[in-house]
Amino acid sequence: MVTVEQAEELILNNAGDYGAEIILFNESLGRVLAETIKADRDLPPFNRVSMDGIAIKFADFEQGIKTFKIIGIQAAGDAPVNATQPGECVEIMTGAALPGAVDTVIRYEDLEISDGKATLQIGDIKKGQNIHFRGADRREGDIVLTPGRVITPAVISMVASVGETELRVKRKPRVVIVSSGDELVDVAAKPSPYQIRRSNNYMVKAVLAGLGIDAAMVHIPDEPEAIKSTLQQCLVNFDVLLLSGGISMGKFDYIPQVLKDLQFEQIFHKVQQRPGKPFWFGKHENGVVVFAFPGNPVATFMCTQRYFIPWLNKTLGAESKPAVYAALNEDIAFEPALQYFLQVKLSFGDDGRLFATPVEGNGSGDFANLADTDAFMELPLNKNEFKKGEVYRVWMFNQQ
Ligand SMILES: Nc1nc2c(c(=O)[nH]1)N[C@H]1C(S)=C(S)[C@@H](COP(=O)(O)OP(=O)(O)OC[C@H]3O[C@@H](n4cnc5c(N)ncnc54)[C@H](O)[C@@H]3O)O[C@H]1N2
Ligand code: MOO
Repeated sequence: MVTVEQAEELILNNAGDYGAEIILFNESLGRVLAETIKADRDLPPFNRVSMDGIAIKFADFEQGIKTFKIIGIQAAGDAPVNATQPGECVEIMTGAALPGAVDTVIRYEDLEISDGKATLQIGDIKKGQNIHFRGADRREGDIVLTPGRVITPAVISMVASVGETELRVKRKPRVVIVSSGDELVDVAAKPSPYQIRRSNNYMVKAVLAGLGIDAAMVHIPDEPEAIKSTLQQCLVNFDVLLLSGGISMGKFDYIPQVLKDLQFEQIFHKVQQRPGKPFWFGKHENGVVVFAFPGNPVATFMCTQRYFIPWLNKTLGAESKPAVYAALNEDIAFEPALQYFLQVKLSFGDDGRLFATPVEGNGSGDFANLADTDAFMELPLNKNEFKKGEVYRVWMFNQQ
């Protein structure tokens, strides 16, 4: 049996690399950038007017001129309308390129305009005000995005503004979610009194959908030959197998043996944790990675969050996000020598601190409790008593 830290390290050491592909920039949300993007021109590319009003020469103002003759009007996108003579101004709109002769912009709110003249209503004017200067944000040739950036709406806007219509992004692994167990029926079916509906696989599929992965799903009966032939097929068609169930001590828990028969290398079986102790992880010589999660719904879910998502982030080379910590809101005792992943509800205190209130359900079969919680709090292995106010790492979910 390995510890949580050892399991994490072994999993991350087996991160994959599925190469890169070129896609349309506006279909890249959530993907991981696999190239460097540079500014193709200065940002902004010209001295950009940032308020609607008039543009003047500051020297005129310094010489006491308060009323300016409007010699033209310039919209955003227009070629500059120059006001070269003393006392002249140009009416100018936000987004316009400031003409060369003028250097200061006064807002309409600070003017009175009549008979083709604009008169200042304020006395406090600074040279260069209301102008977003060329190159103030980035210079032509500057690196604006580096590989590993997760593509967010703001990144898409950056990419659009530098004229990149296509992006090179990391290719995602092909994932199949495999559920097993003869007690499990389809969602639409009517279960017998001793059966239940399949739900873990839909839960994992939803987690993956949130990560931009459209996983396939298969269900296998508790029958070694059927398990073997299905997994053999999966081995050909997928990069990652996410299994749920059939890996513990039960008479019908055939999966570890079948994986062995199919020449998968067992990297570990069993982690010193609750939930999720029977977790099996391994790899085939052809590179296919298997996460065989314990079937209890909370165990499958916790292992997906705690192990699969970090594996995926490392595989895609995604920049790491800061870990989140919260303060326990109640005392908790946990006796077994296992690392406990406590289900908690998160809230913010008046001072902005994050608090975690335990919502202990009926163990790892209680998926109803999961819907009412926000995170797993990872309590350290070397303690049994956890006091209100102590701060521990949380793994958040249910954030949408
Ligand atoms: N003698 C022992 N028994 C068990 C141990 C142990 O150490 N010694 N570990 C327990 C723990 S902890 C867990 S977790 C489970 C894991 O067992 P399996 O991975 O073999 O899972 P199953 O037995 O197939 O299923 C467990 C439970 O979850 C339900 N399940 C499974 N798949 C789904 C699904 N897709 N959707 C909804 N529910 C699912 C299944 O019906 C069972 O109720 O073993 C303990 N036993
Ligand atoms: O892993 Mo089991 O989830 O402790 O029930």
